[in-house]
Amino acid sequence: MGIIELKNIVKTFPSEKVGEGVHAVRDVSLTIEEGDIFGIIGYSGAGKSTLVRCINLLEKPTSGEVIVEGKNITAYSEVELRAVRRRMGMIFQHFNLLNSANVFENIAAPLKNQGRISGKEIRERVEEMLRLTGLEDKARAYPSQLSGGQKQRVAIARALVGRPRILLCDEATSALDPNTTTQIIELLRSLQEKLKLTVVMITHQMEVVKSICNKVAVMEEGKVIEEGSLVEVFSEPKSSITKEFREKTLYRKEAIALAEKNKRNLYELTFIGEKANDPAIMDLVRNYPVEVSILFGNIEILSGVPFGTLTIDMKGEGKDILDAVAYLKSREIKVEELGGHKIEERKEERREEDKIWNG
Ligand SMILES: Nc1ncnc2c1ncn2[C@@H]1O[C@H](COP(=O)(O)OP(=O)(O)OP(=O)(O)O)[C@@H](O)[C@H]1O
Repeated sequence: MGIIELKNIVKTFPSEKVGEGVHAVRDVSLTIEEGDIFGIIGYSGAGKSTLVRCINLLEKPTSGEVIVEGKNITAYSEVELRAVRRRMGMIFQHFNLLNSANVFENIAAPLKNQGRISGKEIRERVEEMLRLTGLEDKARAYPSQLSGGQKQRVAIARALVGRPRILLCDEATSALDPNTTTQIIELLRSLQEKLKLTVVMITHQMEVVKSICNKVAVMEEGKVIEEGSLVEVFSEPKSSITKEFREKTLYRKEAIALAEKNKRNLYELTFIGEKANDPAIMDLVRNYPVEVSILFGNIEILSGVPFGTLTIDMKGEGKDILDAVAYLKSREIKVEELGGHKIEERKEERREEDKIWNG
């Protein structure tokens, strides 16, 4: 059982313009396991924020169940929910800090609101959070004196000072520049490890998902349309947002255009895990009468798993190229044609060649 289970969540907002209302979330079921850094990605308006706000019941689902740490919290009263929310910190795109309070006071606020915690303990816990988020020298500063990255650090410290088990992040890096985004991601990753957190991250930034998440769900029009480990989703992208990630390299686009123009045989090979270190191309040219030029290669580590792509140009007889592709597939390498001379045409050629060879 996951630490968070969403079962058939539907959220419809009443609307004067749209008679039946706005269907923000349509029948979403997800299981988030303890220790996951779970990314929920999608374009603006896909329903991500609404879905994450259903996890801590800031938004009440129209129907469906929210189960957190084994308890069905869907019908909890506000008082009961307050206790649950203490176990779930949340951070936002625009930080939501109290401008009239300094950093120390901002971080201390949730503990003060709880009551029953001594001044000494509050001080110790806030100091611990200041240290963990690298803000020791900013305790007396006010939000207006901080950069965006520092403000988000304060928000993270405030979200975690109550020692929750779950951290919900709603576009936490969307208002930050790329360098600061990297630093905040690094901080979240180290805090997740040190504090044994489960993190749910909503974002429209693929780079964020790629650099920190171990699992990902893709949302479109209120539905989850793809879900799985990072490697599963990126090795066989289905939705436009995950395909975009694969198309992003400018070089690849140019290579496709060139292949189409010149009817060349370009193939993109994807190597996952140990296969990334396989000498498959060497074996290919040794065993098949094809010429291979490597046009582009890239290797990344996605949640600890090597994920390599190689764009190659293959020259040779139609039959030999088909055999070479079959060979690569037999080595558990994913092979995708990038425009140009299509497999179907090659099959036709092969039939013609077979006729010639076999009479
Ligand atoms: N309180 C609300 N009242 C009415 N409609 C809402 C409300 N909140 C969200 N919506 C609508 O629900 C849909 C999903 O919005 P949501 O904010 O969840 O999407 P999102 O994927 O998080 O996008 P964004 O990143 O732009 O916030 C949108 O059509 C939005 O206009």
